[in-house]
Amino acid sequence: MNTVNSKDFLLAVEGLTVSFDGFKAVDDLSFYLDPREIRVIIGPNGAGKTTVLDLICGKTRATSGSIRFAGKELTRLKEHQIVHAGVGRKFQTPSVFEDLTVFENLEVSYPRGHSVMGALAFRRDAAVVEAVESVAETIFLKDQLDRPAALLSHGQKQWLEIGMLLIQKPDLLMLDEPVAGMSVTERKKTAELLKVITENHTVLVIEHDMQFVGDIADRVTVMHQGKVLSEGSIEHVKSDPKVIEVYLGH
Ligand SMILES: Nc1ncnc2c1ncn2[C@@H]1O[C@H](COP(=O)(O)OP(=O)(O)OP(=O)(O)O)[C@@H](O)[C@H]1O
Repeated sequence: MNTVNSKDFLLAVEGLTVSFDGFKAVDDLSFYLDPREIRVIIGPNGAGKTTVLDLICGKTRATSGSIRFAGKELTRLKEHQIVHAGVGRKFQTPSVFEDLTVFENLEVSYPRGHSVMGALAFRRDAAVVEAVESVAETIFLKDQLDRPAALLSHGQKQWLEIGMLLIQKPDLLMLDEPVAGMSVTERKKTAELLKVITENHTVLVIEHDMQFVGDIADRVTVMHQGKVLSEGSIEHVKSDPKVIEVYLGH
């Protein structure tokens, strides 16, 4: 993995465009992430937020533009190569393995090489147990390790899925509406969790809950019709008349 100079951006998105049958869901978009910042993308429904995450993780191919991550051009890579380069993505709906315990969910996510031999040779060794326990503590599930995931609350499942990403040690974590459906207490704990995560990772979040955005964001990028409408601190974007007109005023 490339080392990032502290002056460099971890992620540089430039002129990114994707057309679906002539409709530009993302239109000449540029934004830059510093290492270990939490950036939140907000904007009205259909603004192109989820499509941006799809483009970064390789699920959707860009029509034009560039996505440079830690020195690599991601637009040319396949999804698994992007994961390997250090980009982790969590979708909106939790996709944990319901029949497995919390421990087992984290264990199966532990990176152990990509070869079949690597997978077969896998044993539950001390390094895995240590990694699972450390991540479980971070995601508030240390005392739930033996519970089947099916018995967790919705919020705990969301944390477990974040843990399943963390155990792979990505440099960039992308989270799509991580607090949707969570209680107020769970939202507060998720904000704490994200602050801890950014001690070692950069985080890109899509979120609608402005209270939560204010709690976590270093900077906010507001999207509208596939473009950046406004960008800056939460105070800056909240008082921007353009943002009030198309998003916050509704
Ligand atoms: N694969 C696709 N094919 C055609 N159109 C698409 C595709 N993916 C997204 N779109 C369109 O692109 C636009 C942007 O969608 P996107 O889901 O990125 O918006 P969003 O900002 O995430 O919205 P929301 O807040 O509702 O999730 C929408 O009009 C959507 O219908």
